Parts: sequence; C-alpha cells; structure tokens
Amino acid sequence: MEKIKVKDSVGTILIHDMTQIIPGVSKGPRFRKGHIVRDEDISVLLSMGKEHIYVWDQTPGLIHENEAAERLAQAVAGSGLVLDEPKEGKVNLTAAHDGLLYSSVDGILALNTLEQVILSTLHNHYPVKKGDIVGGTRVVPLMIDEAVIKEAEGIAKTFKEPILEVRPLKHAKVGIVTTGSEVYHGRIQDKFGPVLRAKVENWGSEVIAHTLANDDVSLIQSSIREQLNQGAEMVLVSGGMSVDPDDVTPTAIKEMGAELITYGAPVLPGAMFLLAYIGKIPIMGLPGCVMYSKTTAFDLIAPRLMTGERLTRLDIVKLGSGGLCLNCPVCIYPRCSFGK
Ligand SMILES: Nc1nc2c(c(=O)[nH]1)N[C@H]1C(S)=C(S)[C@@H](COP(=O)(O)OP(=O)(O)OC[C@H]3O[C@@H](n4cnc5c(N)ncnc54)[C@H](O)[C@@H]3O)O[C@H]1N2
Ligand code: MOO
Repeated sequence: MEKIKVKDSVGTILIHDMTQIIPGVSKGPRFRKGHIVRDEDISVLLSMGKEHIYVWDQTPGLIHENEAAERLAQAVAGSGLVLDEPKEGKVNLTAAHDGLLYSSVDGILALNTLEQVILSTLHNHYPVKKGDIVGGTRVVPLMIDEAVIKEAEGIAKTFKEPILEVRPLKHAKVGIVTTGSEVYHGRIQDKFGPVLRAKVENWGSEVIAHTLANDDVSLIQSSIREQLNQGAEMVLVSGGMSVDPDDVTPTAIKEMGAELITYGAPVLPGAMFLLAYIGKIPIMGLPGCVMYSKTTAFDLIAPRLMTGERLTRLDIVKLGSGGLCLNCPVCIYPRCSFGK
C-alpha cells in the first residue's frame, strides 16, 4: 500500500477510521473512513502520531477491514442479534432483545484459529438485556485476503447451530411447592416463596400456584400433581433437599415417575439441586441456599430451561468449572466468574 506524508495529504480520502486516545478522557475515531483531509486536520493528525497516511490501493483479492468485519459478523450471527456499523474496523453484535446468549465455544475457537481473524464474545449462557454488546469481529490488517474471510464463512456454515445467538426466555406458568414442617405449621413465615416468585417474574414468567406442603412424600407429590393439572409448565419444590430424615423432597420427586436428570450439581451454592422431568415439564428441587444466597445453581439452570432447552446430566456436570461463587459482599453476577 502506498503511503504519503500527512503534510501533503490535504484533499485525500482517509481509508480507515483514525483512533485518538486521550488517556483518562476518551478513546474513539477522531476521523472516520471517507473523511477528506482538510488543512486544519494536519496538526491534529500529527498530534495523534500520524506522520504518514495510506492511499487507497485496489489490489485485487484484498478487502477492507470494515467489509471483512461485517462479513465475519454476518457469518456468526444467528437470531436475536443486531450488527452495528463498523467503527475503527470493528463490528459489534448487540442483543436485539433480552435473553440468554448461546455462543459456540468450538465455533469461536475454529474462527479464531484462522490467522488475523478476531471474534470475541461473552461467555456461553450469559444473560443479556436488549442492546448489550455480546461480541465483536474484526481483522488484524487494514486490507485482508478475501480467501481468509471466505474460509471463515465456510467454517461458520459447518456448525449446526449459529455460532452466536440470543434466545429469548419463554413465558412459563410456574408452580411453587414450599416444603418444611416449620412453614407448613406456621412456626416461621415462608421466606422461600417470595424469593422464587421475584426470580420467576424477573425472567418474564408467572407463578400460577403456590402450595405449602409438610415434609411428607405423598403430600409433596399430590401438590406437584395438582399444579400440573392447573397447567404448570415448570414446578419448583423448595427445601428438604439435604441429609436430614425430614428431607424427603428428592424422594417425593423421584418416586412420582419423573425422569431424574440429576440430584446434585457441581455448583456452590446449590450443590443439592435436583432436576427431573415429567414429560416435557421440568421439576426442580431447590435447596435452602437458593432462598439465602443471591445467586446459585438455580440462576444458572432455570433461565436455560426457560429458553426451551432440555438439559442432560452432562449439561449440569459441565457447570463445575466456574461453579464456585465468590460470595462477594455485593453480588455483581453475571459480571463475575460464576457460571463461566
Ligand atoms: N451435614 C450436611 N449438612 C448440610 C448439607 C449436607 O449435605 N450435609 N447440605 C447443606 C446445603 S448445601 C444446604 S443448601 C442446606 C439446606 O438444604 P435443605 O434444602 O434441606 O433445607 P432445609 O433443611 O429444608 O432448610 C434449611 C433452613 O432453611 C429454612 N427454610 C427452609 N425453607 C424455608 C422457608 N420456606 N421459609 C423460611 N425458611 C425456610 C429452614 O427452616 C432451615 O433453617 O443444608 C446444608 N446442610
Ligand atoms: O445445596 Mo447448598 O445447595 O450447596 O448451599
């Protein structure tokens, strides 16, 4: 590519965004691609350390960084994503709606293995709000061989699912069965139900029934059945999940003909979590920590179920790496390592 002295560049067209960084103040394009250099720009360009600029070079087979970034973004984007305009050679992918990011670890690796190709994303299963940036694409050089981008596009097509996708959480009718003799007999006030209701509503779903049940297998089972008859599409059973003789919730769920996916999850807090299905309907057993701790296994697993994903035991055991909550004085999940 031909370069010319900035001093001689008045009237030429910039072929890429030119970034100015003022430490502690700002970072961004001071001049955009396509800008026609004016007299008064020369001193600014020199102050940004640019003594030379490139002149457009139409070498066949090479494409500009902006086009490369756009094509990469299009290749990886599935539903629920918006592609921003290229800025400084980079294209951001933002969430078109609230939901959960599904990002393919293998797909991201395959693309980044190509020289000079960059795809950077949030973690798989990151909860996102509409407008959040979930990933970005760019290439390293200003002009890149189009064959590299074609290869990236080909790789993206070999994956069954999109490399990046934001899935919305579907509205679910949720039933809650709160176990525990102390609550059932009114010895203490129920503090679990309100926590679960708030989480369910925050995920855009609704609680259609809330039943208190003594620590009694058949009473817990009949409470679950009744909620299923009322149309529950997900049932949460709280308490009675650990090792005391009165902890009968797992037995109740297992013995009512549910398909047990897991009793136990490599997540702290939330190790005594249970997931089972009756037909398509997930039944979860939630240990006491789900009431006590701000974020637990429940927060990692329930939103995935609400996207319609059917989870296997392997999905649950994969949570071990990153499954340890740091118990920060103020919870900043998901901006932390939990669930990553
Ligand atoms: N030796 C062991 N101890 C504990 C284990 C273990 O494996 N071995 N597991 C621990 C873990 S992890 C958890 S989490 C807790 C609780 O598990 P549970 O689900 O069995 O909880 P409960 O025994 O039913 O209740 C614990 C505690 O919370 C109060 N509670 C329960 N439900 C309500 C409610 N609806 N409203 C208000 N308060 C409620 C209950 O009164 C108890 O004080 O066990 C660890 N221990
Ligand atoms: O299940 Mo406890 O569920 O680890 O705090």
